[in-house]
Amino acid sequence: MHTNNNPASAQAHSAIVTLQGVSQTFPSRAGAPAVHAMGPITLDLRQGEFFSIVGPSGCGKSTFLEVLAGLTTPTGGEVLMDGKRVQGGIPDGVGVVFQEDASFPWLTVWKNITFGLKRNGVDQKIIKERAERALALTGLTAFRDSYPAQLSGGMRQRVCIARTLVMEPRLILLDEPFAALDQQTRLLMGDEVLNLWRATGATVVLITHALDEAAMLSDRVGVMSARPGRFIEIIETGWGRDRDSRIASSEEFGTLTAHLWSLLREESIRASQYAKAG
Ligand SMILES: Nc1ncnc2c1ncn2[C@@H]1O[C@H](COP(=O)(O)OP(=O)(O)OP(=O)(O)O)[C@@H](O)[C@H]1O
Repeated sequence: MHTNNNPASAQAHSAIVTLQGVSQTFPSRAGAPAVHAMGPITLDLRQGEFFSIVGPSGCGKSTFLEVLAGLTTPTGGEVLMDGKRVQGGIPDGVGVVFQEDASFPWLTVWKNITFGLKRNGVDQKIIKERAERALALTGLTAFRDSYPAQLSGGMRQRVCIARTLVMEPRLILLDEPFAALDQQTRLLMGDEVLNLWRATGATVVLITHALDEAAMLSDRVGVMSARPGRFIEIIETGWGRDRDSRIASSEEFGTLTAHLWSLLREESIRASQYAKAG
């Protein structure tokens, strides 16, 4: 475990995304004061890394992801992907999976997965190849003709992941995708996400409330402060690429999760004091 309080010092690695002084303030509404939700944040996301974000409730994690995805234009600073400014919508090469099950209930698994490619006019042969691969990677091959209502919550989340994978993103943004799942399913899904990460070579950014999930999955864990969210520490886990959920029984894992909790505990207390103060 290695901590780094200066995120900008990660320059030896090539960056897929660079955030320069990015912050977000939501304007006041109906007499309420403006909300400084996040930042300023300066950070390089490295090509091919698995980066998780933990932080107290309401600290600006989802806002961070929305800004990264180009869904919200930051009120300060800028986000660059491959050196180009991200704004006005999800850039090519970026896939987003949200917490809610966003599968289309009226479409089969196959049609859910191929929907985006068809809409983009991708060649039938390529659609078939990519969808078959995404089905295999997410373990859904036998369920291609099922409707979401016939699947468990974990499988429906896999449909959403498969739907993102067929677009062949280089950057995958996951906003608490396993929050609604039970603990065992979450651990298994964690292993699956690691497999996907290895198989695709994509850069993954994951928001999670579960410290064990962040500790197990990540190359780096960014710990956010109470609102306005900034990274108070970025921790290199030092796990190899071949890691899986069995790492959770190691001593280093215990040390890492304890460290994460010691950082988060104080921030969570501060966040709950803000909440009480309104
Ligand atoms: N569109 C908006 N307008 C006004 N305030 C907003 C808006 N979106 C978010 N906020 C506020 O910004 C702050 C950060 O919200 P955000 O959802 O990013 O936090 P979070 O860390 O993802 O929260 P949680 O852990 O509870 O999911 C919160 O105080 C929230 O109420």
